[in-house]
Amino acid sequence: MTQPSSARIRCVVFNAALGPLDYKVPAHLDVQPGHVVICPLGPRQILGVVWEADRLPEADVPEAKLRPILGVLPVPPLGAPLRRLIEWCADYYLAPLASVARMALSSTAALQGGSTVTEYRLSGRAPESLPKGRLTPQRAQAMDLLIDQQATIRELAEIAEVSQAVLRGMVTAGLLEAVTVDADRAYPRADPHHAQPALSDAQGAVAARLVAAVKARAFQPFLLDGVTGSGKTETYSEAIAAALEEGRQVLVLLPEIALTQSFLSRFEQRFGSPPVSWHSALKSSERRRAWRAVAQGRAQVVVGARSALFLPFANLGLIVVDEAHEISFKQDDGVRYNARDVAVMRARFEGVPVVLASATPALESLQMAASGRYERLVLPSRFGGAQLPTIRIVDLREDVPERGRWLAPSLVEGLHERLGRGEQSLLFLNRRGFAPLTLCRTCGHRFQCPNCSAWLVEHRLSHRLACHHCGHEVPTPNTCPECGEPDCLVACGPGVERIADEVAQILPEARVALVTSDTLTSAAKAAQFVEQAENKAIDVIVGTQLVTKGFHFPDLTLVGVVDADMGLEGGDLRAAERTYQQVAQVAGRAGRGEKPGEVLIQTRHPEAPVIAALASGDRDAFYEAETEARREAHAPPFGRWAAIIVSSEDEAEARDAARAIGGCAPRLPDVMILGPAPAPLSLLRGRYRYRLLINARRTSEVQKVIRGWLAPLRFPQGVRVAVDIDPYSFV
Ligand SMILES: Nc1ncnc2c1ncn2[C@@H]1O[C@H](COP(=O)(O)OP(=O)(O)OP(=O)(O)O)[C@@H](O)[C@H]1O
Ligand SMILES: [Zn+2]
Repeated sequence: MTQPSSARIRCVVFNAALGPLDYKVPAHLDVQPGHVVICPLGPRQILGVVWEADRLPEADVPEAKLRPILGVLPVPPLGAPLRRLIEWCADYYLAPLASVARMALSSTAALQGGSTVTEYRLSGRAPESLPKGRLTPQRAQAMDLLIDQQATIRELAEIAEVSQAVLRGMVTAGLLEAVTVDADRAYPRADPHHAQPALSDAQGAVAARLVAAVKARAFQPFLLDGVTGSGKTETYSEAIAAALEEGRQVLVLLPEIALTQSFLSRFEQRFGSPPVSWHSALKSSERRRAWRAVAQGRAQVVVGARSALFLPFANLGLIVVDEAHEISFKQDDGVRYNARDVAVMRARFEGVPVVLASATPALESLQMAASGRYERLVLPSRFGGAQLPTIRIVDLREDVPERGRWLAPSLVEGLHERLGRGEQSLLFLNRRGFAPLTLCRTCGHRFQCPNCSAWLVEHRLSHRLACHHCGHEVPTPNTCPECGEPDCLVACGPGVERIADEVAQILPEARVALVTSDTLTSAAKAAQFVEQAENKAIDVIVGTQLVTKGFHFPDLTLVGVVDADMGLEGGDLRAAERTYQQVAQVAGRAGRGEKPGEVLIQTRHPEAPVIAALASGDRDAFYEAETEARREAHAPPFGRWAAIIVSSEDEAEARDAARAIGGCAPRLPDVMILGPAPAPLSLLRGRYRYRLLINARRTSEVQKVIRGWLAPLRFPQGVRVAVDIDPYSFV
């Protein structure tokens, strides 16, 4: 008998340079779209996902030349809604289908089948008991750094900062022991009724609407627009409870791992057990366990970073995007997508509601609500009668800080008062390190990154100068590398470390906590900070944007914004909006308990519209003015932006490629093309960068235009051309 023609399948294989490939299915295998299969490719093997053939371009290989697939991996097939999402992302963000599909198969361990994983930990045997007795320095270091750790050899090697070979040697020597872990052990069940709070009337009304949408099992986007401290979490938790009761899964996206910790404990209080978390710092066994539990429908609620959007949920019933305005939902390398927008698309393909929660929604989201495409739900006041804080502008031109200091006398007085009353204060400055620029007093030499067009930032705690773009670091020198003069380096401008120093001088008795991504480096440290702040073991918090959102400390009554003008400098499209959001969010940390809060905003431009709007609390007026400005500029959401970034290690090569692209730019009435020009960050990680900006009318098919424009062009090997649709970063 001849094989039926259905035995021919089309696969998206995991090589971004290859298009879809056709294979045949051996008679003993049953293969459906979504199955992950092993495909032969020349002498090698490659993974692929089986796709509906008619949705992909033809691969015209004659039947007789087809090679059979080698096997089907023991995981459930990727569902049709996820396949449609992958197609949509590839199409919208101009990314190879293979690159997007790969994001859905983000745990290689999960694909392997088998039910156990081998991990290693210190065996507890003392090295002296071993035949050879003494430890090499590397083994000694591993013995130190691996206390209380258990993971694969590869992960332990990273933690211990030694090679895998060293650790394998330690296994043989009996210093490390193998532990067999059940890879699919169940997660504790969440109980929708565990500790259901009594909701306020406003919360109740919003929750009822969300619960109804969950039960309706249909696509419905919501904008949950509630002031800081209004209890958005409590409210959408009712929708989560409803989904759990219906036996369906929930995905909650958070913008930062640092926020996850406090979310996990709140969730546990509400539902009796923690949700499943998903982020880049998970161990491979944890990833595997989570991925499989999601795919098999056993994971009830997943809280994660943006990559969780591509998990293969078996039975999704609800998506929540908390702090939905956050720009960290935008991914700026690899597949450049916006997780907020992709979340809405996933909900659409899955046919479920999606909740975008924020106290300071993005203008794009407000506009979607205004046009009726999103349903807007409002929580207008804080929970439990707490008042929004009063806001005062500190004009730095009149209320001048002492020489060499950054805090104005009125803010200093506020800090004194709070400390006297046993209340907490928070100082916000969105700049890590001690000082953003270091120069030599004698010769004027400025410390610059060798790989990037950026200054090195001094980190005094770690005695280093660091580039915040590429991670390049050098120990802070004692002498100027240019003129050789000793002790001549001057720190210019403030970072949070410098503000913390200043607080220590002003209030020597205060307990100061520095909160940045340099200090909250792990979930444990984040948890420790939250605990200390809650137990009032901290008087003054000095932090970057990491402390602006999510935290709830009832005794925090003063917030000082050290430099409200910083975000407005160099102003891109969203500078004013971003400043508004950051300041409003950090202001929202004040007075969340019974005691009223006060916010002092330091500025040199009290007349700037965004500062005036913050002072008067007139959010609507601010958004209206911004909306009009965007409309005039044909900026999102009224027009579209896209960027083409051309880079190479060779400057001339990058420039020539950018010019070649510019030279064949399409001329269309509804598309305007700017550039090419050197990017503001013209050197990044050793690559020279040029960019073109595309501003298009809402109605134009900008992706199609760019695709047609770039497709015929060929560039030298070293040139990279990246397209950023709806860019957030203009550097
Ligand atoms: N119905 C309720 N019953 C008891 N406590 C509540 C209720 N609603 C809110 N709260 C409490 O009020 C505080 C503020 O709520 P929550 O943190 O959810 O606000 P939010 O809207 O997410 O604020 P933000 O946007 O500032 O993060 C929390 O401590 C929360 O536990
Ligand atoms: Zn750099």
